[in-house]
Amino acid sequence: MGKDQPPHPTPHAPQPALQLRDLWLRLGREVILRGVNLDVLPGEGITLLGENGAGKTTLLRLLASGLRPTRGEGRVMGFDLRDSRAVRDYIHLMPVDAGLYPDLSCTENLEFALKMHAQTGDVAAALRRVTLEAAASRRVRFLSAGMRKRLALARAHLLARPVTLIDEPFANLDTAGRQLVLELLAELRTGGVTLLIAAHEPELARQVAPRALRLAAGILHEE
Ligand SMILES: Nc1ncnc2c1ncn2[C@@H]1O[C@H](COP(=O)(O)OP(=O)(O)OP(=O)(O)O)[C@@H](O)[C@H]1O
Repeated sequence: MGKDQPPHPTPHAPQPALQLRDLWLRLGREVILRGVNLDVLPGEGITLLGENGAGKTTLLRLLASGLRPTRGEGRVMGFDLRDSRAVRDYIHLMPVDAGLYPDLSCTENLEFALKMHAQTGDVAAALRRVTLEAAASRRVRFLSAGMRKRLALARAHLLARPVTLIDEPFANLDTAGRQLVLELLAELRTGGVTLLIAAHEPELARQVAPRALRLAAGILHEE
């Protein structure tokens, strides 16, 4: 291991799943995060609340190593946030727009996600679980917004990365779809996944991610 690399976590030294220390983030002229501190234990479920524009999506992107902090420190499963390669081995971010490949079919999207993480899984069963079996070979660009959300959830559930970040899981879903989200996310937690959900529906999100945090004016508070 090179001397500039962060130490590998070992079974004898358990790491917090997520840790932020005095983390600041500026995007353009705007300061979005102002000294955020966070400690999340492995397997914990966190609901992230905040008004439109509060910075929830930005914080999720930063944790997924898609944005670099302006100042401060952050670790995911013991790895420095700036070490995006290592962080991405542990994390999955389901973005608000589902983040799917529009010209691939539902099946191909799930197969591709498994391949990217060198994982195997039952794609047909995953599609059945979110009632998309009839659309398995349909290209994502021809799916409704709710169907895309279901497909993205199937992907997050299939991958079950140790840290799973989900941006607005309940948006665009009907009542049955929202119930399905709760079931799939609860199963992830039961399997030991650390879950962070950004949502505008605290009463729903807290059923599977009971610890609530609120982002306001760039600062993260316990609810
Ligand atoms: N690439 C960017 N460059 C500059 N500013 C950005 C960029 N991305 C987001 N922002 C700004 O960051 C702030 C936080 O946006 P963000 O999307 O994180 O909020 P949010 O809490 O997820 O909101 P919502 O509930 O509406 O989804 C907003 O003021 C937004 O304009």
